Amino acid sequence: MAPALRRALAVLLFGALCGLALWLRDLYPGVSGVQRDFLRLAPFVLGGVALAMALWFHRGRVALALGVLLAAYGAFSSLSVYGPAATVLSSGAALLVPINLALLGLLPERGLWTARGLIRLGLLGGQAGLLAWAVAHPQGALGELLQGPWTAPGSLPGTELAPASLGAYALGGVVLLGLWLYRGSPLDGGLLGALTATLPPLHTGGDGATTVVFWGLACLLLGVSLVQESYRLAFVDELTGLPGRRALEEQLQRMGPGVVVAMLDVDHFKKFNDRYGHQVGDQVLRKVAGHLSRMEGGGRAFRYGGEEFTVLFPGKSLEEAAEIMDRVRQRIAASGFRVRTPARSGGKQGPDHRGQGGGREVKVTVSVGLAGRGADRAGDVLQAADQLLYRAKRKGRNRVCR
Ligand SMILES: Nc1nc2c(ncn2[C@@H]2O[C@H](COP(=O)(O)OP(=O)(O)OP(=O)(O)O)[C@@H](O)[C@H]2O)c(=O)[nH]1
Repeated sequence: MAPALRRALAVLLFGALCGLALWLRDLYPGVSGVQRDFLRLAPFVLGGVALAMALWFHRGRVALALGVLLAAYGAFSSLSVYGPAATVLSSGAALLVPINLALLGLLPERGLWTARGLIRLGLLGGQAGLLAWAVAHPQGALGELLQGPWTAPGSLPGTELAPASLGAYALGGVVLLGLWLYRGSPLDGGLLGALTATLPPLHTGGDGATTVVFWGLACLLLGVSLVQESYRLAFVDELTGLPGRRALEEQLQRMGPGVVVAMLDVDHFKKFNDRYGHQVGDQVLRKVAGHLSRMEGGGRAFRYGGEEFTVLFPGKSLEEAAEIMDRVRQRIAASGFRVRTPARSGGKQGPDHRGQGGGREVKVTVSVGLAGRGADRAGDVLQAADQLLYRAKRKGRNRVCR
């Protein structure tokens, strides 16, 4: 699925879940007291399940984000009496939630039970401790600060959000939106969705129904993004962004032996790697993958492994697929590849030729084996295409053999 379409679907899903949340919020006043007590637990249950999943999948950032959400929900749902302590608690939580969610979006994944993960956990625990101290001493310096006109709710017309919290939400929203658009990771989308979902209860001043429903939605969104991320890790190749081998095998099972299959291999890739370094080799793979993902004629490209790619052509004849693949081959050979200078490519060069080739235009070519129809099993078509690929190599490379 194209990234733009995936993002559009995610926005639609988010809109539908917000609509559902509003509908549930309107039902809330009609439920009995016992049912309400039960519903108040829903965000803890949803967040707890998502937290267990995050720990199971070693997603430290999501685990910490869920910890932030659950602690903040605990704080907001415990606010029953108004007074200085309640103001300090809600002002502090309304500032810390957007700041921490944005920071967790920016930080690289390091797990939770690692030195860095534990440092992050410690810093969040420290924030919670500081806020608890300010709540216990609302007349202290921090308590007074959190009750000031910039931080306390109710100082802006039309909203219960304080100016500082509004600013933190705007900044956090821009950061997470930028990350989501740039990286396209479901976890960035989940953090952005969670941040957005926590806005309505803060804006309305946290009536019971809005608090329960939207904090529950925030936890749910992080849980869904975890499932999506796990799917992506299993099926999408990290380096090239193309679907990986597991996705190819599933597609082949579904399509059966009638499908035309192309196996493509970058020529002399080892020499290229040895000469310019592994990082430049990776750039070459990304470039070839870029050509394959923009391919006309309905060809679906996969990274088979290493420097090999597979393209499936459902519904195409061998002749049609051969024409398409030959055009792709020519485009790759004609486009050339500019080896970036060591500074731009990160400076990690091949062991024997450090720094060679900076800014130089080099030629990248590919060989292709193409087979289809006539085999008994889809796996046989793949094998036949692989043999034809080696024929293309033997015949001198930079060609399509079928
Ligand atoms: N940079 C980079 N190199 C990789 C990756 N996966 C495999 N390789 C390298 O790809 C090279 C494959 O080399 P060979 O299979 O010998 O083939 P070749 O040099 O492409 O030569 P021909 O196929 O005969 O044209 C090896 O050096 C691997 O280390 C990767 O993800 N990134």
